[in-house]
Amino acid sequence: MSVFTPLARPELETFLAPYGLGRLLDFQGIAAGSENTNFFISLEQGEFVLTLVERGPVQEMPFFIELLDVLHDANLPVPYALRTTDGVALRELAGKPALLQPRLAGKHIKDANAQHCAQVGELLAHLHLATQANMIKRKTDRGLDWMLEEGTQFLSHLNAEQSDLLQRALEEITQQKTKILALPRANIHADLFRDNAMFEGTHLTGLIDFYNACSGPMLYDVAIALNDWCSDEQGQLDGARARALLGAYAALRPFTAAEAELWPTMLRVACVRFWLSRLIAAESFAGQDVLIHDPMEFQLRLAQRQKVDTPLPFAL
Ligand SMILES: Nc1ncnc2c1ncn2[C@@H]1O[C@H](COP(=O)(O)OP(=O)(O)O)[C@@H](O)[C@H]1O
Ligand SMILES: N[C@@H](CCOP(=O)(O)O)C(=O)O
Repeated sequence: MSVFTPLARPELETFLAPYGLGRLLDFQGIAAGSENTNFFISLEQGEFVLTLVERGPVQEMPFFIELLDVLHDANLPVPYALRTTDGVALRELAGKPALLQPRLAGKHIKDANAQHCAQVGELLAHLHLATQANMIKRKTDRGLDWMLEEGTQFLSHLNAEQSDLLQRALEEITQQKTKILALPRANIHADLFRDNAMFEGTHLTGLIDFYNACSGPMLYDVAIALNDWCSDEQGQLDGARARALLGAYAALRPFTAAEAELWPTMLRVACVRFWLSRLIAAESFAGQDVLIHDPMEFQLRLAQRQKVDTPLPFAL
């Protein structure tokens, strides 16, 4: 399980007191998640999630706090950093940056249908529209240059079939990089997988885990989401789910001609991003008690995306 930093009740009580939310009733480490330590926290005044930031861009916490405030103010269903009675959002616990957020209702779904996908498309468009005009700049640490650098290094760790597939994708990224970076931008979630959305039945109750969020091409966010929400076991896109997600998104933010042209490329780029991060995690955390996602899933998806039969809904 991924509780990297266990906590004892007395230190938690001391940490939670300045929020003025009543006594600590219960707390529980959350096994899901692979980056940070999370706890469900029951206080007299409600249910919360405590996050201790373990890895990644710790110095950029103010960006995440500001972005979630913007999205919360736009009435989007996202967690956000609660303030202590003195107005402090970012705190420290056990030597780690720590945030307390409201706990969103619902649970993750494994088997998505077209109705789930339509809601994901709709919420993703709202997220982009809420930030497009006043985007908060943050360069991702897993962008195209990272893919080219890490991917090139990883080629020698792969078998012939895998390295051909990756090599071809890296060449495409090199060729299309300028065009990709010129696509319309906003703040993007950049990790909208099924395990980062909460549902009650078919109602989407919220998005979590914004620690990959950045400024970037909106189409990249759509491709990341679609690759997870609309793929079958063999990595193939399910047409009905894909059309539902894309149609709901485009109804709020129509795609541009440049986005339609780069769509198949973007689906492949989004596969490379997660294939590589999973390969790296599998090597770095081998044998440790950390949740590791299967890299093969993205190898299959990338292989299937060599041909894309679901075009972007785009009207001239
Ligand atoms: N605000 C929240 N409301 C409800 N559940 C949450 C919230 N934040 C995290 N969780 C739960 O904690 C789990 C791990 O959180 P996540 O942010 O995905 O961790 P990680 O950054 O380590 O991948 C989620 O799968 C979800 O069940
Ligand atoms: N959703 C991702 C995990 C998060 O990506 P990371 O780069 O922050 O580790 C996946 O399923 O691989």
